[in-house]
Formats: sequence, structure tokens, C-alpha cells
Amino acid sequence: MTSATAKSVFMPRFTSTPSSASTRSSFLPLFKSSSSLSLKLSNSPSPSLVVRNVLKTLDSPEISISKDRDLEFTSLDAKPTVLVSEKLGEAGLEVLRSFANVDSSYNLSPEELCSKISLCDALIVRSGTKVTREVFEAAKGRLKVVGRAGVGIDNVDLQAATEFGCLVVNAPTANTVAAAEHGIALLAAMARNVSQADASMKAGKWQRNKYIGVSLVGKTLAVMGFGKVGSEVARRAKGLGMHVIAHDPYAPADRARAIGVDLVSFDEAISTADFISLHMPLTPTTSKVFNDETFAKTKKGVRIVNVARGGVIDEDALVRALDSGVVAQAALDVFTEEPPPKDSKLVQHENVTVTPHLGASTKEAQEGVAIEIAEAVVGALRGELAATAVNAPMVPAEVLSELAPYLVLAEKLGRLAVQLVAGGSGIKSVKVVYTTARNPDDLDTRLLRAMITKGIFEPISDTFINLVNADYTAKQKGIRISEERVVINSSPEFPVDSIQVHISNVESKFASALLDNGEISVEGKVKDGVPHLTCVGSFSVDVSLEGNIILCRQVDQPGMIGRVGNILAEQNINVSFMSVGRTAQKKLAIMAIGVDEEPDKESLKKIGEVITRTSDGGVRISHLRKRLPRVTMPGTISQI
Ligand SMILES: NC(=O)C1=CN([C@@H]2O[C@H](COP(=O)(O)OP(=O)(O)OC[C@H]3O[C@@H](n4cnc5c(N)ncnc54)[C@H](O)[C@@H]3O)[C@@H](O)[C@H]2O)C=CC1
Ligand SMILES: O=C(O)C(=O)COP(=O)(O)O
Repeated sequence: MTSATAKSVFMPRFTSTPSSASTRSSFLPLFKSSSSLSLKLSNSPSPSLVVRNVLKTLDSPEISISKDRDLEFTSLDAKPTVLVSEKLGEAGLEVLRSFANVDSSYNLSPEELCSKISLCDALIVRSGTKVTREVFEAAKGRLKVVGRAGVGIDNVDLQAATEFGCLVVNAPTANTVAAAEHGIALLAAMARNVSQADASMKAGKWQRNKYIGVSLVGKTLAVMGFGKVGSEVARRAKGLGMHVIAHDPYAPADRARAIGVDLVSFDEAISTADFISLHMPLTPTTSKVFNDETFAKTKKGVRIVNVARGGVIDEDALVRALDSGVVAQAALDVFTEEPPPKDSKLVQHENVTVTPHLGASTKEAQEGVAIEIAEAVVGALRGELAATAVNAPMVPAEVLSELAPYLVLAEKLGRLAVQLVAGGSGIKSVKVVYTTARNPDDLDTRLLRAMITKGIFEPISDTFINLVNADYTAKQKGIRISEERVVINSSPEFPVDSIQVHISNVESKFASALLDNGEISVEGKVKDGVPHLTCVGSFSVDVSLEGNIILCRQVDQPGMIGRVGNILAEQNINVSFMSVGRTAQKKLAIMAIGVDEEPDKESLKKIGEVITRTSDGGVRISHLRKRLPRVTMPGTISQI
């Protein structure tokens, strides 16, 4: 553990407060973050540490992401650029145009997309654009959000998005009914050979006997994937007099019961169904889940509808099953490769009805999806966390609103704690302690934890850190972040009473921040909606975490405040508040001074000297004196 050598720390008062957080747009600095000034965590113990506030205010039009990204937003009111790579409803485009420059470029090749993307802050796609790792790499850190104007996000490399700190949002509800209606349309059309009969008539034929169909009423339909679309299909199929069963390992049984649907195992579903309708997402688990083995278990003559994703079916196996009559008919809206090859046996098969991925293609759904995704993307570019985030912690809007000031506190405590670490000592583990009167079920700490992690890593990392990649970054760096809740006996009106951030097994620049067990520890609370620093090490203080703060370790004695105040006054620096935390009278104390402007190096040096001169002349101080000349004032410049 480090020796107790640091004497004074200059820290920021933080300017951002959650202020007028609306229900939806609660403050979440998802992308608004520091403007990344130089960060030099020095190894040398310092009598004064400058920690500069750089969090932006909520209302700032500036969107700054990191040092590099700042360069792209050259003026405060420069608009971000949104690339729309597939057709999007006009209402959504209008929402986008009110906030950003919109580049609607359709049918881009992968190379064209990669070359355009480095000039874009957001990308909006449907199912036809593959957003691969190469796209994120080519974005060179500028791309902040990918909006999927629809549900399925299997065309977006989520892992790469997360690694690059790029938020992915989707529009999960606006096309549900459209997809369900298309599923029912295909079901009925398939059962009655509508498309085949239509083609035959258009070819001049009149084949009434050839196109005798099968009835739906009384038949068993297995809905595979009982989510939004699956439930709507089930509801409609029941209206057609079908017996509906469903398979979904994650769906709540009571939701199924409410619609009059039995949830059954995969094998039971496929072996008892006359019709099977697919509504699960394409994931590694569902990929080719319908294969030779599966078809061997189905009823002979089963009929299959797929409006989910082509990839959930092994298409070669389906052709074999159709040829052998195991599958009587299939109706497919989606394909492994879109568009499928012109000579696709599946598409050409006489017992197959096909549509070119039209599930979401109604006027109503496209308008709804466009607005839903445009609002989510604009919100994300403004620094809000979208309720439809796919790769970031998601909490309901009302919880977000309540947590907002605590999120600001969490990030600031993380930033503060990490800057008390002597550079190079290597953080291995961080413990976060929440004191709360709430039950664990009533307090979701994922966002708080992510904000603390962001606060810790942003100042010490070259890469852009946000809520999206904070956990990933911690894991990559091999840093363990554990959480502990201490339930206290007070009113559960507020979600959290205090948040403590402990960093263990590191050396500290500011020895007073260390607890007896050697951990760097800072604690904060939210008071009247404003984050406050309430403890540094074992010293109680009460400092609003806004703007700039000078922290000094000193021996409690008369005159110190005046001396330090004079030095600041000479530089025309206004002291806005101060707080002293001490163990006992005339013993070691921490002085926290809020200042409106940032003192220069010389002033900090003078403060350091005053504190050193006037403190007890014991061994510790002479040790300090000896070390002082070796310290470059103000020691360390970083940011909170
Ligand atoms: N053809 C089209 O134009 C459209 C296609 N879709 C597709 O439909 C899918 C479903 O959409 P929503 O219902 O809105 O999504 P959702 O997320 O509400 O429902 C998906 C359901 O699948 C379940 N599931 C996950 N793994 C499963 C598995 N191995 N077996 C069975 N069920 C599983 C989930 O628990 C969830 O309940 C989307 O992922 C998308 O691929 C959606 C809209 C339009
Ligand atoms: O929402 C979905 O998952 C869909 O498949 C709709 O795709 P689209 O937006 O029509 O390309």
C-alpha cells in the first residue's frame, strides 16, 4: 500500500445534473461524455491532484464522445448524420430530419456501406443490410447507434457493436400485427392453394380438382415462439376454430393460458401439429432447428408457415421433406439467403407458397416502425437511453427517471475513485456498496453499476466507454466489479441512500482516501436531486459534486481556510463552498473546497506548500517535504 504522501487534491465540481429529466428522456450520458482531455496518471505521489470536470450539461447541443469523436463535431450546433440504408416511412424521415442530416442511400454494396459509414453517427437498417464487424471497424469510432427498423436483429453483429460501444436499438412492436396477419394470410393461402390456383388461372387454365385444399377448423396449430407475433397468430388462429398449442422455453405459462393456448415441449408440438407456424428469432440455438431429424418427428403431411427467419429451417432438408410428402406444403416469407437464388428448389417447389419478406410490409406497420426507430435513434444521439436498446441495460422509463440523479452520482464517484489511484498500480477489483431501504427486487442496479464502470474506465482508457461496452471493457481488462447491498432501516421512497465505490489492492495518490483495509473508498449521496460527495476514505465531507473541488489533506488547525482562500483570491478564483472532515480536533482532516474556476498549477503549488508548512512537523511531513520537489505540480490532470 502506498505511503501517505499526497497533501491536496483539486477536483471538479460537476456541472451536470439530471435537471429536467422528462419521463422518457431521463438523463443518461450514453454518448455525451467527457471531451477527453489529456489524461496522465502519474506514478509519483502528489501533494495536489487536479481532477477536472468535463461532463456536459444535459441541454448542451454538443455531442462529444471522445477525443477523436469531438473532432468530428466541429461546432456546437453541427448536426449529426444519419444514414438510412433501406426504405423508411416518411414520418420517420421527418423526425430524423428535424435533428440530423439524413442520407438515404439504398442498395449499398458492403464496400459502399463501409466507405460511407465513417461519416455517419447513426445507421438505420431493415433486414436487408448486413451490419457486420467490418462496418463497425470502418466506422472508426464515429458510429454511435444502429437502429433496426423492425424486430429481428440477426443482421447486426451485436458482439461487434457492443465492443465498439455502439448502441443497437430496434422497433419491436410496430410491425407485430402486420407479421401476424401475414402469417395467417400464408396459412390460409397455403391450405387453399391460393397462389398456385392463381398462377394456373393466369396461365389460362381452370383446374378445380387439382386445387382442392384442406380446412383449418378443428386442426392443431403449433406456434413455435410464443412472443409478440406468435401470440397474435395464436389469437387469430383460435378465431378460425383451430386448436392452438405453442412451444417457447421462455414464455410465461399464464400468458399462454390467458389466450387459451397450452405450452408444450418442442417434440410434443411438432409431433401433434397439423400446421406449424414459426415465430422464434434466429439465434445460434434456433439456427436450422427444423432439419431432417425434426421432420422425421412431424406428422406425415404437416404444413409449415415461416414468417420468422429462413435460417431456422434447414432449407435442403425441407426440400427433401416436401419431396417425400412428409411435409405436404410450406408457406415461406423468409429465406436463408435473401433474395434466394433464382433456381432455388424451395422457391420453385409446387407445394411451396412464397412471398419476398413481406411480413412487416403494410403501410401502417412501416409508418409505425419508422417513427419508433427514428425517435429511438434521435434519443440515443441526444444521450438518452432508448427503451428498446438491444445491447445495453434496459429499465422502464419511470425507473430511469427515478434513477437519473443516482446515475450521475454513480458515474462521478467512479471517475473520482479512479483518479485517486496512483497510476500504474493496476486495478484488479472494484466493489460497489449500495445502502438502500429497498428490497433487492425493487432496485435494479444494472444501470448504476454500468455508470460506475463507465466512470472508472473512461478516464483511464483510450477507447470510448459508455453504457453499452462498460461491462465488456471491465471483463476485457480482467477487472472484477462486485456489488453489495446493505439494507438499511429507512424510507424506501428513494431508491438508494448512498453509493460507495471501493478500489482494492492499489496504491493511492491521496492517502486520506484509503480505509484501514487499504481500499480507496469514496461515498456519495443524492441530496435534493444533486449528487454529493459524502465520504473520502474514512473522512466525512459534504460537497456537491458539481464544478471543481480542491481536496486537501491537512492537520485541523485555525487559519487554514483563510490561507488557502487568500491564494485562490489572488488568482480571482471564487470559493463557492467548503467542507472539512476530520477524525478529531487538531487531528488529520480533509478540506474540500468548491471553486468556480480552475486554479492554475502555481496556485495549487502554493496551496500544497501552505498545507505542508502549517501541518504538524512530524516525520510524515518531513517525508513529504523531501518528496515535494520531485512532484510536478499539479501532479495529475484528469477529469471527472
Ligand atoms: N417476416 C417479417 O417481416 C417479420 C419477421 N419477424 C420475425 O419474427 C420473430 C419474432 O418476432 P416477435 O414475436 O416480435 O419477437 P418476440 O421477441 O416478441 O418473440 C420471440 C419469441 O421467441 C421465443 N424463443 C426464443 N428462442 C426460442 C426457441 N428456441 N424456441 C421457441 N421459442 C423461442 C422467445 O422466448 C420469444 O417469446 C423476430 O425475431 C423476427 O425474426 C418479425 C416481424 C416481421
Ligand atoms: O421486423 C422484422 O424482423 C422483419 O423481418 C421485417 O423486416 P423488414 O424491415 O421488412 O426488412
